[in-house]
Amino acid sequence: MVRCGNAVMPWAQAREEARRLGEQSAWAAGRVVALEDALGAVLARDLTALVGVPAYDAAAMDGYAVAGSGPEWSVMGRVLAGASGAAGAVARLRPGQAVEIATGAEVPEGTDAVLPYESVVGSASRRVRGEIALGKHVRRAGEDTVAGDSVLPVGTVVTPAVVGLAASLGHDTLAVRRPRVAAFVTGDEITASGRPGAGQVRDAIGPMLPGIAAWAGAETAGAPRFLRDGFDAMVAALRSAEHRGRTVGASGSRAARVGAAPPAAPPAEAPPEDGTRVHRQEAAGADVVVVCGASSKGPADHLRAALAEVGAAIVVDGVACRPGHPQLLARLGTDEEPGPLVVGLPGNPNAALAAAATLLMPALRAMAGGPDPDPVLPPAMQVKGAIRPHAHDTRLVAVRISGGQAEPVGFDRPGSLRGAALADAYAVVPPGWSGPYAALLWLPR
Ligand SMILES: Nc1nc2c(c(=O)[nH]1)N[C@H]1C(S)=C(S)[C@@H](COP(=O)(O)OP(=O)(O)OC[C@H]3O[C@@H](n4cnc5c(N)ncnc54)[C@H](O)[C@@H]3O)O[C@H]1N2
Ligand code: MOO
Repeated sequence: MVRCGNAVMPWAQAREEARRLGEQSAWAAGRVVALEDALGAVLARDLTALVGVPAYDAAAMDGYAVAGSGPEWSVMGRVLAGASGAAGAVARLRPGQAVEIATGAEVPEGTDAVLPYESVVGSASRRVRGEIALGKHVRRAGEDTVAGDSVLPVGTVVTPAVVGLAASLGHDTLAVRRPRVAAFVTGDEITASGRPGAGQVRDAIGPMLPGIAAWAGAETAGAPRFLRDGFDAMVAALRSAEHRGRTVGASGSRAARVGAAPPAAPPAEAPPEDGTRVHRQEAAGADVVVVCGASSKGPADHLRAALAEVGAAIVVDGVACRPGHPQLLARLGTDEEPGPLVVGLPGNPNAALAAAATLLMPALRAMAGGPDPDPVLPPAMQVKGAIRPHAHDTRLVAVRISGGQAEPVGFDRPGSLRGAALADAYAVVPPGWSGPYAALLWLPR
């Protein structure tokens, strides 16, 4: 990528651009997911009660459901929670009557209070005595929540309590913001598995993407698609990803889109309705398309030309950072019908990770609607040892945090993930930096 230092975008500005574009594109990142998959995401729409809480008039204590003010009642039977309910045993109490009842069980019609066992002052065969306050220890249907109530607003972070609440309100799924990432891995030399043969290189970027996506509140849809080098293959791949607004049926782990303003374009193929996990990545319907490699200016690097061919808007074209400077950010589609974002990651794996931290993660996190998990903090961490800054570019240096200091781990050339695998964070070293304090960018865990 032949660019002079000041033609590319400064690193911090590139991160901001990515966040801004992610926020703009967030409308379509809503999906319906199984309750257990929603944790940590934010609600894409208000949570409403499908049932009231309590759903029926229920005993709040173990004891006797009683009708009338007493102080003595005839015991007509026994009702346990989950049994056939009050209707099965004694549908209706008349004044002076009672049923023995378990906490949570539906009380018979006519119940005025529950007399807890501890408040029973005397009992003979099929009779109980005690003092009650009318209405006491009966949870009335809907007294907490009425069916149809809106209980949590859009944007709420899904915590364990939110998951539990949703379950108690009758939901099996939740609409959350969960951007989906599809990936194209380019390069004739790239192999997907096993030991690479002569002249081959094992894909090291595709396997990082699910973890990177999850760290940013997103998901990948199965394995990446491998592309042969070539302009036509790249154009065809981008075209297959152009349409974003597909809605699929909610079933199992399959997420259904719940965007507010989906573009009109129909999907090219019908989604499977069998509820199985999608193993092959489907670029159509993705919110972000990651292209690995082909970002530079070599004879096989067709990404920019292909983006121009499909009419994409390139927002960031090169970033003043090392490693990772040929990275780019673009948007497919048009202003009227916006398509997915495209993030071009350099082929060198550590450059790809640095670029993901620069453009991909901020964009995904903004789409996901949560706080930036990785805000660029003020330069607060002291760097142990010497780091040489770059003259024009921000350096991202793999560091381990120990003893309150950031210690470079080495092995962090563009082609090597060994340093990043040993590290906790990248130290952000701006051009001309003289130390000793640096900001940190946490690596996905
Ligand atoms: N004339 C110039 N050449 C290069 C420049 C430049 O500014 N001018 N920049 C260099 C930098 S920096 C990087 S980074 C790379 C980026 O290259 P590409 O994104 O075009 O990627 P490739 O050329 O396809 O591959 C580069 C390198 O990475 C290996 N690779 C590719 N994909 C993967 C993968 N999925 N997993 C593991 N390794 C991968 C590939 O085999 C190459 O060794 O450009 C420089 N050149
Ligand atoms: O993006 Mo390249 O170093 O910066 O390998």
